[in-house]
Amino acid sequence: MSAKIIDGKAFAANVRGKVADHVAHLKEVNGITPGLAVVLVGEDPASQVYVRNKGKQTVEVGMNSIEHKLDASTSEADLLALIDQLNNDPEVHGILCQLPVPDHIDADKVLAAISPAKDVDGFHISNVGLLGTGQKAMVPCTPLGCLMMLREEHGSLSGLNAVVVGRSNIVGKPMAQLLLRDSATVTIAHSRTKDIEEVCRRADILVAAVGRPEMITGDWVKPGATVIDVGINRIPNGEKTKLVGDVHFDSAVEVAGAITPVPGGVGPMTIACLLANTVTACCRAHGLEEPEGLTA
Ligand SMILES: Nc1nc(=O)c2c([nH]1)NC[C@@H]1CN(c3ccc(C(=O)N[C@@H](CCC(=O)O)C(=O)O)cc3)C=[N+]21
Repeated sequence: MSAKIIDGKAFAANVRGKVADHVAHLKEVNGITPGLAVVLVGEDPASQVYVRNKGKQTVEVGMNSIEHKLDASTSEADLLALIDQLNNDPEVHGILCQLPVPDHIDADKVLAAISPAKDVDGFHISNVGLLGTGQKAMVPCTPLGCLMMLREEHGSLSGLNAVVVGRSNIVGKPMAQLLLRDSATVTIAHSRTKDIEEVCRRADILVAAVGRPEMITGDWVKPGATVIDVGINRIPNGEKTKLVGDVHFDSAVEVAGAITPVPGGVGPMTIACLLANTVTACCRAHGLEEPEGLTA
């Protein structure tokens, strides 16, 4: 039996529709247009593609997109000054500084400089702490998108065995927090985990976020499990290249109950959740009711 393939593109379009509805409502009733500022330092080609997509989709849902493209040689002080300016701009409700930043800039310092209320990435330590203690936080976009798909697939996650492979600050750790908050039994597996295949085979929910192309094969998957593939890896394919996840799709699809593809799975949901977080931040900034179904 072949798994159900979770259509992240369609799911993301649905989320963007809800965001657009709420944006229209904010404009009509409150005269407010949410604004998202994206800061890109340097010319990394993959980053440029993401930033362009983000800007395009921001405008499509009716929000203002403010883009700042800075030279790779921009000093840390100049970047921090820009963030300060955006923090103090009432038209800007969300700020995202695209990672990675060049080596001469301390990413932790940059993340700490973004006002927690405008931190639509959810990377500021205040938001990390709020999430970890079960309080109202800005939640990182990729784990939020994964959670939305899992809730749709399972309804309740209560009591399910969830294994997150990968312990990054931007995906693995916040994903584990969200699953725990939904009462799953959560294991974080990583490069030092003993018998990692065996650990994965116990998972009703398997989230792969390691950044290693096709590492997780079908024999690591419990029959019927839901597999969420966060990986986006570009690998050689003959003369060209192709995108693959951290999961070996062709073998996993034969075992899983449901699985996200790459591309077309988690990636589109990440951007949709960024838009959702921007609306949420805007509503919180103005003391207005938050949109339903767009937050954790
Ligand atoms: N501060 C910060 N926040 C981020 O959220 C952030 C970041 N920095 N740096 C880079 C990564 C990467 N990222 C992606 C988002 C969407 C797709 C996406 O939509 N991918 C499509 C197509 C990919 C393609 O064709 O190249 C898909 O998976 O179907 C991919 C990657 C957000 N990131």
